[in-house]
Amino acid sequence: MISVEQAIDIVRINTKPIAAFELKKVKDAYGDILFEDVLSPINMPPFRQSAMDGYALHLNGSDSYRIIGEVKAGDGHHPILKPGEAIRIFTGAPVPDTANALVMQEKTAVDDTRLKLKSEVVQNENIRPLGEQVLKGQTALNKGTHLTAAAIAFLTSLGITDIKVYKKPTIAVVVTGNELVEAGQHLAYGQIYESNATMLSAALKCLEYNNVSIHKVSDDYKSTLHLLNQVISDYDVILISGGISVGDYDFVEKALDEIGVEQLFYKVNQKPGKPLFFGKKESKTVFALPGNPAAALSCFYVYVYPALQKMRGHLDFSLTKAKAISKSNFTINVNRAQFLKAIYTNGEVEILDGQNSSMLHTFALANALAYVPETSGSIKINDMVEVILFPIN
Ligand SMILES: Nc1nc2c(c(=O)[nH]1)N[C@H]1C(S)=C(S)[C@@H](COP(=O)(O)OP(=O)(O)OC[C@H]3O[C@@H](n4cnc5c(N)ncnc54)[C@H](O)[C@@H]3O)O[C@H]1N2
Ligand code: MOO
Repeated sequence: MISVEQAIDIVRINTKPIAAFELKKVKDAYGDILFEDVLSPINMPPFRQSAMDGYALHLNGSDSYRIIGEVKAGDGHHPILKPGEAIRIFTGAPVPDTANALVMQEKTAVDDTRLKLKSEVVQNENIRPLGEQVLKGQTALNKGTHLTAAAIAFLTSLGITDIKVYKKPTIAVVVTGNELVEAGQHLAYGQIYESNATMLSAALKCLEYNNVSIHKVSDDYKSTLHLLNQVISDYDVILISGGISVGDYDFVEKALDEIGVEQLFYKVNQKPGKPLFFGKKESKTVFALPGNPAAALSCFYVYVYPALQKMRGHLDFSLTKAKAISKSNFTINVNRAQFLKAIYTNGEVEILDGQNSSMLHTFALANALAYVPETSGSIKINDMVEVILFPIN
């Protein structure tokens, strides 16, 4: 059985950004990823710009200047200042080329057209140089940039309206199990409410996948084979839940093999999530997650999330980790790496009671997984522990 570290490496090596783009309006591209470098069509700022309300000066070494005019934001005129002359100017206004300093009004005294400096003025201070942020033709944002509110605003400030962004991979979720009943329906003895499809769709919604296709299949080989064949031909990424262990009614591995999905790993030395499967068929990526809900979500965070982020073109697809001091004792008596549902606050971590791989309750209270490698033993209060912060909430 491979280790967690090997499994993470195998996922990373076998996923790559999707080679397809779509054209988007910048204003509609929040959360998307740039498919190519974007060059600036203008200098930003497009002119030397005042950063203060005050006076622009043509320095002459003295503290006294003659005020010859005014420029406010939006003005298009361009007064010429001789040494010893000043103009009234306002924040955002274009600074004439002949002005080489700008003083804020609080540091001046004015008597009619005469300006007196109350303190020393440094050359070019309070003047934003032409193209200070980016010059025309330079790269404004690199391929792989995540389009946050700031990135969208920056592109818009350059006058850019249309961009190429990575297409998102299409995703199908398949849940398996005879026992599964939809919430809201009557629960007969032996049945449970289906929650993994809802959980994975919610997690995917956080990653802006709003059109995930959900499928359900009973524990029957032929139906499993048929459905998996269909979704593998129709979608880029297939997330399967359940039916991946070794029971007589676990058909997922056999069906994937029959369909020709190359098994890149099956079973990881971890708790929860031991029977995790990862495979590929040409460009299609398949994760078979354990049916136990907390195991499925743990595997989603640790393996599926980074893979999806990488496929979507994100440059940084790693998980956010921190070191924390344990506030709990926790006995580990199996030789498997552990992902423990935990609450991380300000450098400390509380490992929750109830780590069973079916326990969504504990997961719902947690905000992190404490990671204990397979070589470490039990955890004692004040031990330093690595935590993985939930990438989405
Ligand atoms: N003999 C062995 N038995 C098991 C092993 C093993 O190594 N040898 N591994 C155990 C581990 S660890 C796990 S994890 C589970 C994984 O089993 P499956 O992935 O085949 O999942 P199922 O058996 O289908 O379901 C497990 C559990 O989860 C519930 N479930 C399934 N799907 C859903 C859903 N969509 N929503 C809510 N709950 C779901 C299901 O009812 C079961 O209770 O195997 C162990 N067995
Ligand atoms: O690998 Mo399982 O998730 O421990 O029950």
